[in-house]
Amino acid sequence: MKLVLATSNKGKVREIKALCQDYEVVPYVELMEEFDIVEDADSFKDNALIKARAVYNALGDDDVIVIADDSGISVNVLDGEPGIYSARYGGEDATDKENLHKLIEDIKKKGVSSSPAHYTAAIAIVTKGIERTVHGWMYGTALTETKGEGGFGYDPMFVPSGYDKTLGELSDEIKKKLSHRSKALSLATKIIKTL
Ligand SMILES: O=c1[nH]c(=O)c2ncn([C@@H]3O[C@H](COP(=O)(O)OP(=O)(O)OP(=O)(O)O)[C@@H](O)[C@H]3O)c2[nH]1
Ligand SMILES: [Mg+2]
Repeated sequence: MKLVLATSNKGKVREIKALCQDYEVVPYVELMEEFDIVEDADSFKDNALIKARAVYNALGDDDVIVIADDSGISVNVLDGEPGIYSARYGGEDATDKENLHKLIEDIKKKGVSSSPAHYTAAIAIVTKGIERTVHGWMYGTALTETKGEGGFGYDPMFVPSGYDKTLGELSDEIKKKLSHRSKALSLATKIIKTL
């Protein structure tokens, strides 16, 4: 079965392909020109739905199944920031590196060298007459330094609970077992099987 992925984030595409090997996962940018989607809702869930609906409507093919991922990191010492604003924490067009360094500086400003934190992923599934959403979480610690080059985004500063290395240092296989995205996707595939 073909799943169209409503994302232009290459890190997500790589992870979702690895997590959904029973499906043909096609990023929508391989089917049409990339377009801007305004993610202006106030929750991961509603932003995921905005993205999945936008791509479903743009494709104009009733039978296609579109999935979208809206995700981010929430840091306790920052009262849950950046949360749904994780992709633009360092500014509207900030790179992953700029976002990560702003987060490190903001945690340092609180006078601590680390903080409990968690990632959230909301996955939306949209197809003919059906809209569903599921969530997954990964808890751990946000550091004020980076270690390793693996993963993407904030991974080099995030140590998952039960580990003493960052996701930048841990293998893709370990992230696959632990991640917010893998937990949400395992719920999503249960729903997709019933469609
Ligand atoms: O280190 C990370 N490991 C992860 O596993 C992860 N999951 C999400 N994020 C960060 O959260 C924001 C998502 O924002 P987001 O859902 O709007 O996605 P995006 O704008 O990059 O692409 P799109 O899917 O919207 O096209 C971005 O800053 C990501 O770096 C992660 N960072
Ligand atoms: Mg986005």
